[in-house]
Amino acid sequence: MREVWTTGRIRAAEDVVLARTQPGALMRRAAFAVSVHAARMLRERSGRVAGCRVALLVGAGNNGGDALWAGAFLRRRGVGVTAVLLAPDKTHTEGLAALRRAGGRVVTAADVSSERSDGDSNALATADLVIDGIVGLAARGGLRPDAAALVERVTAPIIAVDLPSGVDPDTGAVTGPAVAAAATVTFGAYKPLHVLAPAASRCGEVHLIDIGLRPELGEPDFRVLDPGDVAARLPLPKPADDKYTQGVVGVAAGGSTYPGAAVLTTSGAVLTKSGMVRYAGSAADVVRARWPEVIATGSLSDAGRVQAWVTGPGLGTASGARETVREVLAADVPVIADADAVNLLAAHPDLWDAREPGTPLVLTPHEREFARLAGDIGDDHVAAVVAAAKRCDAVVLLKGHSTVIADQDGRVLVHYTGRAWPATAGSGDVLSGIIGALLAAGVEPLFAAGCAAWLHDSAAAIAASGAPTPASLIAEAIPAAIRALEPKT
Ligand SMILES: NC(=O)C1=CN([C@@H]2O[C@H](COP(=O)(O)OP(=O)(O)OC[C@H]3O[C@@H](n4cnc5c(N)ncnc54)[C@H](O)[C@@H]3O)[C@@H](O)[C@H]2O)[C@@H](O)CC1
Ligand SMILES: Nc1ncnc2c1ncn2[C@@H]1O[C@H](COP(=O)(O)OP(=O)(O)O)[C@@H](O)[C@H]1O
Ligand SMILES: [K+]
Repeated sequence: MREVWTTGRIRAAEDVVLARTQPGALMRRAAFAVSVHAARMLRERSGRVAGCRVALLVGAGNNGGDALWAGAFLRRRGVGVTAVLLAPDKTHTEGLAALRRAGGRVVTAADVSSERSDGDSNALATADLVIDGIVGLAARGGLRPDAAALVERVTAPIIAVDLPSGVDPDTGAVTGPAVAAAATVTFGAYKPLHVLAPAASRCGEVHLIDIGLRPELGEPDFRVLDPGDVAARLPLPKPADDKYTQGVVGVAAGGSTYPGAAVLTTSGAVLTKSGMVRYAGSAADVVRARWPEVIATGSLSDAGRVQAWVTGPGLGTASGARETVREVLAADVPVIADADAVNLLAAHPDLWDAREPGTPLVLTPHEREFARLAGDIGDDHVAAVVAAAKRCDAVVLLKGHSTVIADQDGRVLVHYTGRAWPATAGSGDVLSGIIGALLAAGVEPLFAAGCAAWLHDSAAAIAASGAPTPASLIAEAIPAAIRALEPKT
């Protein structure tokens, strides 16, 4: 499990470690790691390290200090290094001295921005690699105009120190010009921006360097599941199981207007686990035709017992749909409410009264549905989802390029992979079926949602394998996604 801390918590841990280490030791440790990754990138891209040219973009703080020290280390390996100072009067003193001692060149941003074509002003144009030390943990808002103008002139790949400058470290928001890095070297802990869209897609590959903060960090602010976490929670049939004991999934979705939603949601449930899936609704014939193994009935009252209900996709918002959501919420089993079920809950507050207190509920809005349910999402998605989960006394999964999931206790999971194949009509229906299958099997709701987001994205990547894929094929790739995890049977 990858753990993530917000910058305030990281700064507090840094203060403790700084107090017991030699002045500058932490920075040199961080900077050395940057130089190692920079050297590796140079070798990969140009087949050599000595003789390459690196430009450093140096801001006013310690992030610039890291870049300067990294430049000094690279000089020792025969790299030609030029530092471009954005704030010459406030540049990190020891870092600058170290670079000068090592034979690095130093110019100002004004030199580079002028149209001269001497060595100094060409530092960016001739660089094989650029190190972004403009701003780190202290970043607020997009890049300031002078920094943005500098970054605009860069054509070489960029390695970001701690984070790509210009993004918000705690929310991942990108509200103005920002660096897009080929790789990021970060220190002590992953920060929210490394996994939250849109900033995460500007990081490239993120390398975490241990600078001794972990013992001081305490509980993380949120977590990212890895394949092992998902594999450990997947419900696989055991020798003593039969079709009922694994948890029966009920699907109350789709209808005569959207029969496809019924099929896609059911597909997600059928393909995620063994056991049984029931369907209740007016698309019963269509569902039966696609999945003969599903026990399909026309109405909820005939559906039989289930251990979790999935409702919402393609349900519509007419009075019949409202009654379906009401009945499902009253059924005293875990419920996953997606799409129109979210819209109905937002529009008809009385529906919440139908819910059996304490019965797990997972809500899976996209941003527009979230706005109806809980108001404008704002820049801080994690805070908004945590607040909504508390208010709704539910697990809330916000869909998007980063999936943000919170439960009523404030625990948060984030899923980010940098792929966008799931952004296709009906893929959310498949996701809700996967969540339903995991809920019915007894997986804890927060992790049912988290593992489902992971499986869904992995299935989409397998189905797509480099070309767009429709939602039905995402569902069909769920077994391959499970097999790739090699869960223990
Ligand atoms: N505290 C420590 O011991 C360590 C800190 N480290 C480095 O220190 C960094 C934090 O350093 P600082 O707190 O000095 O601050 P930063 O270096 O992050 O910020 C420096 C300055 O950038 C300017 N700035 C803010 N937003 C900007 C924007 N949008 N565009 C352009 N400029 C902007 C501000 O004037 C700010 O004071 C970390 O990110 C990390 O790189 C590492 O050396 C590891 C050790
Ligand atoms: N840009 C994106 N990158 C990655 N995944 C995305 C992106 N946009 C949407 N998704 C995912 O695709 C799915 C879309 O669900 P949803 O919006 O409910 O669509 P539909 O209602 O058509 O099924 C969700 O799992 C969501 O997280
Ligand atoms: K940076």
